[in-house]
Amino acid sequence: MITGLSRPHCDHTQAWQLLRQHRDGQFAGFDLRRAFQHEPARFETHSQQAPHVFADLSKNLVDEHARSLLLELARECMLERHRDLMFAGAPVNNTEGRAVKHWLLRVPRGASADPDAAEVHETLDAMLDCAASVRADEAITDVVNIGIGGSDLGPQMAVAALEAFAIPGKRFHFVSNVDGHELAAVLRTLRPASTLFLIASKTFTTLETMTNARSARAWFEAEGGRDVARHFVALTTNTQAAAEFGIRTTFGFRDWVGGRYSMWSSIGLPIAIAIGPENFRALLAGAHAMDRHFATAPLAANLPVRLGLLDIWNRNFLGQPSRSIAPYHSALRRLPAYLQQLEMESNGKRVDAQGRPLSVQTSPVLWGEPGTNGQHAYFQMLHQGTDTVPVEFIAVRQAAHGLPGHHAQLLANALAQAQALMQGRPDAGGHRDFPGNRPSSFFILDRLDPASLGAFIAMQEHRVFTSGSIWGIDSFDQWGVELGKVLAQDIVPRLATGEVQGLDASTAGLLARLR
Ligand SMILES: O=P(O)(O)OC[C@H]1O[C@](O)(CO)[C@@H](O)[C@@H]1O
Repeated sequence: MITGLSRPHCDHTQAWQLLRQHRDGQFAGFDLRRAFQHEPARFETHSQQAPHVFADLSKNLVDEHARSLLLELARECMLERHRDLMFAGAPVNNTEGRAVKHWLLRVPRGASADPDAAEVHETLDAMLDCAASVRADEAITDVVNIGIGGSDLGPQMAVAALEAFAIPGKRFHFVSNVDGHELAAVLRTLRPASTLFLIASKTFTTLETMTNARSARAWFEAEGGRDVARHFVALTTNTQAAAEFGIRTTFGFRDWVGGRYSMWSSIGLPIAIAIGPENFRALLAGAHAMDRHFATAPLAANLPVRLGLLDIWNRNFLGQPSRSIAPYHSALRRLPAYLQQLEMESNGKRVDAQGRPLSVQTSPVLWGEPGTNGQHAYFQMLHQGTDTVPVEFIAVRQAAHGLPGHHAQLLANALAQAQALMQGRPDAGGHRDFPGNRPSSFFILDRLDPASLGAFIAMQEHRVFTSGSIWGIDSFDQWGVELGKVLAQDIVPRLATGEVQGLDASTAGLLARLR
């Protein structure tokens, strides 16, 4: 039950049964090559233009009938009602009793009656003023973001993606791991007087971040740094803990922003410093345009909905365990890691929102690397391996560089890989045989700019909402990360003392070798 909304388990619906029957009946033996021959308008019917993003889904192993049954499934599972509850500020994150309002961070000033809208804009203005003054401060050459998970992956992904818009003369570093090698390597390149540390943590309690923040402050003071208050800024919901740490400048946000949905909040400060206030607002505007599309477009022409339903089909009816992300743009190098957290932390659940076991499979494994690099590493498996893995190609029409020849090669490779996966190539010799009929989706952005990146990421968020909603899970909690954290705290003192009592034989044996 979500705030009075009682929804059926997806596999108890009539649409689910019909989808099964269809898969085992008329759909069995589906072949993409034949589908294109028989459906002259397949490209048009299976593609969708949404704000800033064009998606061709026609090379997926899906037919019109499955598509209409999936839409029926969405209706039976009350997807629209659930979506509307999120946009109405209802506590759809029911296991934590929280609203889910990252979309509010992108609503233009004056366009929302939500009670938190005014505060959102106050914080945004203050955060962007700070970004502007750091940009203008030539003494600051290095910005170090210390955060992990959602307090790292979004800003890191976006700063890389928008490197063509980044202010010259400043370097951006992202330190996330508690592994001191990472922080030490960054600190070696810095001077306290020219460094700004951003301590990014929704909770301001995360072990990795607090350990790194304390070490950064100790280094700052030991190296003769003066004025911690000027060189450390906190981005957090826990303003009290930030003050106790000795930080005077804090940009807050509310607990209705999930960590993996937080790059639009003050957690986005490194992005705003890199690309400037105006571009940051364009990022928000692009995401807002996608929010409106998701909130208002009919299900059949709603890109995040179409993607989420295709994910259900691939996972639950075709049994595909993973999805490969292939951004054909080196600036999108952190996108696979970002999407991993978004999808797998949101939908990697085995019980429904009420804690009852699910009898369907949920989040696929996401993985990938920028093209064309992946082609020379694991694409062999995609073309000729035993598993079917849907690949998501992301191509950008206009390059941000002027080197002749490169971009045409890049785009040609993206198109050719999708083509090769689908077409295959028969060969009597066996080893050279490409079976083809392998699925892919193809996304096109006109330019990799703040607005299109914002729209593309918001599309991914809402797609995850869609599949999570059909599965009936709470996509906004992450209880699965807790146990390991607790056990690590039990092990830390044992590494010093060697005490192994109460440990299993494997952990005890490994601990003895690691001391
Ligand atoms: O921003 P925080 O509170 O430091 O949390 C960092 C990350 O840790 C997690 O809670 C998982 O451990 C993520 O959900 C979150 O993005």
